[in-house]
Amino acid sequence: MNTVINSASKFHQTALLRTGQLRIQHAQRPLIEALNWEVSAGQFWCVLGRNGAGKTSLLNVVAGLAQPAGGRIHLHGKALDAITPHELARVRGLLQQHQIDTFSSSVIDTVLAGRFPWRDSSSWGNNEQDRRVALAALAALNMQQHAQRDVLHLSGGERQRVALATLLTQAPELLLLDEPTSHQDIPAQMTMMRFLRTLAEQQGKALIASCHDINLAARFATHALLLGEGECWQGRVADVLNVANLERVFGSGFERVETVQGAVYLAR
Ligand SMILES: Nc1ncnc2c1ncn2[C@@H]1O[C@H](COP(=O)(O)OP(=O)(O)OP(=O)(O)O)[C@@H](O)[C@H]1O
Repeated sequence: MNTVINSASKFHQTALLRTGQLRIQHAQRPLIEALNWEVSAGQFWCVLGRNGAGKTSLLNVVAGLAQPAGGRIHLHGKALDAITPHELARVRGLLQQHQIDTFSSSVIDTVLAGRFPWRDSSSWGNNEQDRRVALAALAALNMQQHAQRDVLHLSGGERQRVALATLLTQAPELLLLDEPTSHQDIPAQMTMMRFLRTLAEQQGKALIASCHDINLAARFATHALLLGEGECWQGRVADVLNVANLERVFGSGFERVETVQGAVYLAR
């Protein structure tokens, strides 16, 4: 089943990302089948599903870093495989689940790497405008005071925020985020999700984040894609996240509790 309940964005009527009959599989095991999906500017999608459901695989395929088993992916109406890597880097960016650093680098130099798609010469990293963009990204994530530190010495949560600052510095229209809150403590998770929502609502970015926290998704995302076994549900969060769908996807009981912050879902 592939239930579509999309709402128009206030930013663009046409989809930034469109998939048609998208199929993803690994070693003959189908993960996603016949996914018809549209993501527009101003939308913040959370992708939810059990471990191994295919969330990371989907992000990698949409990013153009892995091949689908079938179907079509278009960005701004153009087939993904017809877009040059340079052009692609200006349209979409990926925050990976894990950051692996193998040598020392300052935080500011690491974040400046995000400017690479926008530079046309070997002066990369020396431009004052680039530094301003990188420092603003660090400030947005409350990391500006760490600009001169070595990335090898950061905590997991700090390193994840530096990676997001690098993505903000890259400034793509579509941000693909693989578990962006996985290393954040509870207050930092709230700050992060609120910030991501702001990117969609106020800057017109399109965001797709894989997420294990149903309640963070329910509270901050505008849309959800729920990946089940051979079926998925998609649409506005309020239409997709409900006890029946969650029980079907996760295979355990859920209770919906109304709070002043909205509905929360408790696993039983
Ligand atoms: N390169 C690969 N080769 C073979 N199988 C793979 C490969 N990458 C992922 N898989 C398998 O595909 C399935 C989906 O993996 P994926 O990482 O996309 O799931 P996920 O939903 O992101 O999981 P999690 O919630 O645990 O992060 C898993 O069973 C995984 O073992």
